[in-house]
Amino acid sequence: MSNLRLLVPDWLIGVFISLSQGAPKERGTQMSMQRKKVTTRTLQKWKLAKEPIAMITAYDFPSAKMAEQAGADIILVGDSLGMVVLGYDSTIPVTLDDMIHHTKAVTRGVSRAMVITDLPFMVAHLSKDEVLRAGARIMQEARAYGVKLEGGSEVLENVKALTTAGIPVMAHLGLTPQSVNQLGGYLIQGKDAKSAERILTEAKRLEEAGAFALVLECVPEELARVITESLDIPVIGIGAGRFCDGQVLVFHDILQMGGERIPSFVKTYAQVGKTMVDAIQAYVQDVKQRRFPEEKHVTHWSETMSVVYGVSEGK
Ligand SMILES: Nc1nc(=O)c2c([nH]1)NC[C@@H]1CN(c3ccc(C(=O)N[C@@H](CCC(=O)O)C(=O)O)cc3)CN21
Ligand SMILES: CC(C)C(=O)C(=O)O
Ligand SMILES: [Mg+2]
Repeated sequence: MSNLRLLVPDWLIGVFISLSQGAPKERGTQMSMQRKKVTTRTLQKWKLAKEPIAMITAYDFPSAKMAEQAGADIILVGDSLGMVVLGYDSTIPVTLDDMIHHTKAVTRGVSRAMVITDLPFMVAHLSKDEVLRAGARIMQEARAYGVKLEGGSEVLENVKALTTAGIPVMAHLGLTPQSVNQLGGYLIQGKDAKSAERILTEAKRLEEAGAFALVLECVPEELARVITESLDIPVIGIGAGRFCDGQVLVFHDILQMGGERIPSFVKTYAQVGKTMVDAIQAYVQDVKQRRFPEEKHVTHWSETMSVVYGVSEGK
C-alpha cells in the first residue's frame, strides 16, 4: 500500500474509485437517494418541489419491513392498531404502552422511512410534563422519529412544548377518531363554512406552533386544497381528496387484510386477507387428510437407532 501511494497520486486513486462506482450523478439519484433517511427537511423540500409524499401505517416488524421495501416515505404507527390488530371497536382503549410496544417492533424493521407514532387517547391533553414524558418515551424507548397528535387549539400549548423540546410533531385535523364519541361517529368534517373556517385557522395555528406536517382526515377536497395551499408544511390527506402534498392509508385497508368495514376513501390493491385464509385452509385440510407432512418435511433416525428400537425408517 505504501509503495502504491508513492507511485500513484491521490487524485488518480480518486478517479479509479469514481469509475468503479459509476458516475456521481447516477449514484446521487439512484442508490444514495433511496437509502437517505427521510427527515423533516426532506419533506419540506418535497412540498416545495410538489413531489408527493407516500405514507402508510405499520404495526409490527414484518409490516414495517414491507412498507420500507415498497418505498413508503413515512411509516405511521397509528393508534388505528387498536382496531386493526388489537380488535377494539375504536382507538380509545389504546394505551401509551401499546403504542411503544408496537413502535419498537416497527423501528427494528425500518432504516430509510420516517417512523411517526400516534399519541393515544388523552395523552395530548395532559399536562405539559406528561405529554413531554410520553414523547420522550416514544423517541428514546421506541426510537420513533416523532409523534402525531389529534386536535387544534386544545393541544396548541403542548405542540409548542414538544417541538421546543426537540420532539417533532405531526398534527391531525378534520375527522379525529379519538373524539368519535364526542363527534357521534366517523363523519366527514368541514362541510359547512363555519367548520371549514375553523379547521383552516387551526391548521395555521398548528403550523405556527411548530408542527412539521399535518394529517387532514375526511374533509371535502376543496377545503383540503385551500389548507394545502395556505400552509408551508406538508399536508397529508386521508379521505381528503387529490390536492394534498401526500396521502396516508391504513396497511390492512389497502391489502384488504381482515378488515370488515373499509372506509369509502380507501383504494384496495390486493385481497391479501382472502389469500391468507385460503392458504391456512389448505394447511388445515392437508393435516386432516394426512397430506402434510410429506417425506421431504421429515427427519429420520439413523439406521442404528431404528434397528435398536425396532422401527423401520420412514414408516
Ligand atoms: N381500518 C381502519 N382504517 C382507517 O382509515 C381508520 C381506522 N381503521 N381506525 C381509525 C380511524 C377511523 N377512521 C374512519 C373510520 C370510518 C370512516 C367512515 O366510515 N367514513 C364514512 C363517511 C361518513 C360520512 O358520511 O360522513 C365513509 O363512507 O368513508 C372514516 C374514517 C379512519 N381510521
Ligand atoms: C389513519 C391515520 C391517519 C391514523 O391516525 C391512524 O392510523 O391511527
Ligand atoms: Mg390515529
